[in-house]
Amino acid sequence: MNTLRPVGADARLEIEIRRKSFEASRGGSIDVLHDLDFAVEQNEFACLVGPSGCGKTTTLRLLLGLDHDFEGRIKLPGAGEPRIGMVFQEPILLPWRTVEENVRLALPKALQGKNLDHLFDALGLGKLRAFYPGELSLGLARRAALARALAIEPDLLVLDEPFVSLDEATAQQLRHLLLQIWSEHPTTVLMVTHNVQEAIMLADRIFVLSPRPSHVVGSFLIRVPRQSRNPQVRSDILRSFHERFPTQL
Ligand SMILES: Nc1ncnc2c1ncn2[C@@H]1O[C@H](COP(=O)(O)OP(=O)(O)OP(=O)(O)O)[C@@H](O)[C@H]1O
Repeated sequence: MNTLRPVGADARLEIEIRRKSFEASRGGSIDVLHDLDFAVEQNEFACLVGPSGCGKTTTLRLLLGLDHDFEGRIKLPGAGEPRIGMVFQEPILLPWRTVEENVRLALPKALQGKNLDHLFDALGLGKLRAFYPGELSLGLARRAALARALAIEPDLLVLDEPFVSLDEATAQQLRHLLLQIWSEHPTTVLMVTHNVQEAIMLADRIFVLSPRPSHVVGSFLIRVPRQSRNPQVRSDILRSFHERFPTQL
């Protein structure tokens, strides 16, 4: 039995997964998540890190309602029908629609006709609104996917490795763009990443997961304001992260 229910507008995201398993191809079942509990405060930027295959994407799929087969409870932020923006590793844009059409198709009724100039400009997509996804590099397609996720003014932004397999300069540029837009319009963010340095640049809090069956080993709060996280400060934070979680990743 599971429940997936939205609560009041100022609520936080609460994940309490008692058990999630998959049927193994050779019979029996594989326990992936076991007593996985954490909460993300309203407008907090949280990252989820953990060993490969521990169940990070599975956790996101459960909270997005893409998989209902689990024991536990997930409380989403936002009132009524919460708006959830999501960006996956694959940008998943409709190839026969322009960038702007892809973004507009995602808009809820209340935001139809919204002026998107500022968002497109902020993401460097101003001149590419009429382009088709096939005409974009991976970096630009990721920008379009971010635009689509942010345009809906989400109560919750869910990101699954959105900067993976980009060259470092492009990834860094996108991280800065995301932070800039998020600081103008803060929302609750849960992002999966393999990259602890990326998490240290972006997050208020990092949740560290154990190997399968996965639970939260600990949460790492970063109190230093983002604008003060220069390379030296980030490397100090990274050192204390590794001191606290020496074997997890
Ligand atoms: N539909 C499925 N059927 C069976 N097993 C699955 C299914 N989806 C995921 N798994 C298994 O569940 C485990 C967790 O997968 P998941 O993709 O959530 O891990 P992850 O932490 O996101 O991995 P990575 O860091 O490598 O992206 C893996 O062992 C995976 O093989």
